[in-house]
Amino acid sequence: MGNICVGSRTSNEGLLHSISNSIWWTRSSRGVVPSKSREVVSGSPSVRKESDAPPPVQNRPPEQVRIVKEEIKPVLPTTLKVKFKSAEQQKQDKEIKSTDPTRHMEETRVPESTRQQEEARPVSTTIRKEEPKPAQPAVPKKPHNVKRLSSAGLQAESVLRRKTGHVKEYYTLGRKLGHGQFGTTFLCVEKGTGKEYACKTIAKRKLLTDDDVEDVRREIEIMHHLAGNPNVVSIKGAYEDAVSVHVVMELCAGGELFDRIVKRGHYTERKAAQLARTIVGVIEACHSLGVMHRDLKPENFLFVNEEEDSPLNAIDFGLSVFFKPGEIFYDVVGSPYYVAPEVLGKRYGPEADVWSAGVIIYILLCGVPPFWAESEDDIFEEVLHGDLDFSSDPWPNISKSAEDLVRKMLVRDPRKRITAHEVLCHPWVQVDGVAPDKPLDPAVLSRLKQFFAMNKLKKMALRVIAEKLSEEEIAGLREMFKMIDTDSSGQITFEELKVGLKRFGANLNESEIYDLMQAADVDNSGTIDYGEFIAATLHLNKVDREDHLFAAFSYFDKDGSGYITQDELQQACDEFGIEDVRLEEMIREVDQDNDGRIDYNEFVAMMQKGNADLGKRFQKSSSLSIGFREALSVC
Ligand SMILES: Nc1ncnc2c1ncn2[C@@H]1O[C@H](COP(=O)(O)OP(=O)(O)OP(=O)(O)O)[C@@H](O)[C@H]1O
Ligand SMILES: [Ca+2]
Ligand SMILES: [Ca+2]
Ligand SMILES: [Ca+2]
Repeated sequence: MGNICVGSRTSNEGLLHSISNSIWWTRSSRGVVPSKSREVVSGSPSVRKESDAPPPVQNRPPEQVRIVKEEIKPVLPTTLKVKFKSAEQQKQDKEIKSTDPTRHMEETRVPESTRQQEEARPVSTTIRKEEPKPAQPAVPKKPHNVKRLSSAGLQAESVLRRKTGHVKEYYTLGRKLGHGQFGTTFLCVEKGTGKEYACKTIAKRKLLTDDDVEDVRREIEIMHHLAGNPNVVSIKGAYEDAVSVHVVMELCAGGELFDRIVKRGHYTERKAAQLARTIVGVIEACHSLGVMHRDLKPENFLFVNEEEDSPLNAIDFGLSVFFKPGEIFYDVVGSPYYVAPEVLGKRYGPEADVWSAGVIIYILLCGVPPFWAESEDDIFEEVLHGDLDFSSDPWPNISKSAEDLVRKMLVRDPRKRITAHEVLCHPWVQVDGVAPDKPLDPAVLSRLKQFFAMNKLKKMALRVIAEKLSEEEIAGLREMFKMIDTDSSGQITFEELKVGLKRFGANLNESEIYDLMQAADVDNSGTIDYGEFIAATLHLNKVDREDHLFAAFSYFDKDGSGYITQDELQQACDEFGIEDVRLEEMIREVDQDNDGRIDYNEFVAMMQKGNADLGKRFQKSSSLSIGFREALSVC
């Protein structure tokens, strides 16, 4: 992603040296650079070598060169992505014996994509996909078809594994907004509402391997899983036709964070702290949902609008993965300047995201990357062993507090690195000195708490809605279910829930866990089955969809009279295996006009009511068992 965003790609290699007030990226003199900056650049070393290499800021040209500001568009060296062989593949790769990660990267480097070849790249580029060896030798007669045959995306029955309508039935596609390695993003307008969205169209022929297909699937699943976070681009829907997959999402019309940094040179501390809060907030939220981003960089954050104080959204989850607490990852993915040292060491977990955010914050503050070099290998060397420069301009004018935070984020030992939550508590990042009181609950826990406080009708309705959701919408929750259901019995027992929540970092006593268990176990079977789990941990933004609400209402309103009556509710409770129901009470809670039955408006009001704050109530009550027993005893 982000490949098209950065103005002229005039340089064939090397990094852009100087542009605006304080972004001074070095670049080789091969590029078309206005003479003034070129003079300066030519004096700087073209390739930095290990310890004798000066940090990039020291290469900054003197004042007068700043006039190149308007003349050169920067080529921030951030468009490179690497993805290397998995540990298993590596083991099989007998000839590779080197323990030097950068060397391995070199060896596993794959050819550049066509587009990357078309465009001049700032440094040698490694792409995230391994080019598969063609399955069959090309048949010369019909090259067109041969290409198709070799693409896993086209071979796949269906990338989304479900039939969808055609995107053009629902949306009018407009101008191109940008493109990345796999996708081209278009403006699109929803036919029914006239609302604008962004549609990322991924050509299936570009999905060469099964892994590529799986990556697209997972990207969509993760977008659904993170839905509801205000700083994550929200997915509207996914469509598939014979040639492409289309992901319709919220339009972010304000451009990339990358471009704004470039335009300004660097941010003020105040503004940088605000952005840092958003970026690290996204990381904390991802981690609480069991997702590691793995490719955090300024091009992967888009502003929603052109305004100075526009909200900022994370967009590209193409390299993100689900992780279990404690799980170790071995595959090297990311973008060179932002990649954490332990990723290069092929042994890492979610802490790597905090490192990348540390790199972003460093850049926000001073305009240059902390680990800098002209070749990829040298960048990796810097990431692994380079010193941090906090002495060159503008660092002497940056607060010690900002420096302190960046240092703590760029600690090489991931175990000693500050966590996302600790970053949010750091005085430099806090709003008016106020820290968030406690780490974000693991999503499973906060959603269970929210579910706890719902009445049984709402719980049943959520179950009905859960069953209507597509596989990709609930894939993230399925992953979480699998993590907690350790013996894969399909049922979460009390013990499993206890251990699972603890692994996710929750600190609850037995009776609290018991309450959550009871709340989710709608049929009182003593365990939480998959359906119960999904209903209980569903993000409530899924509930807001009219079609879902109507389907759920219709489920209860068996005779289609427009009202849910006591009899009908009894029938639904029977179907859900819910016994000892106090039907009258259940209806009374929702029945605003006191006619003893529930109409559609009352039903919708119940579904939407308190979705935002029920969970908080649970958190605030010191003795939650008391405050919420009432809620539980509704039925
Ligand atoms: N929601 C959006 N609103 C506006 N523009 C967008 C949106 N999503 C993506 N874009 C534009 O499309 C470009 C490509 O998107 P994205 O990075 O997701 O594609 P990609 O093919 O996955 O890229 P990559 O090469 O990193 O894999 C972005 O750089 C951005 O300019
Ligand atoms: Ca159960
Ligand atoms: Ca009815
Ligand atoms: Ca009523």
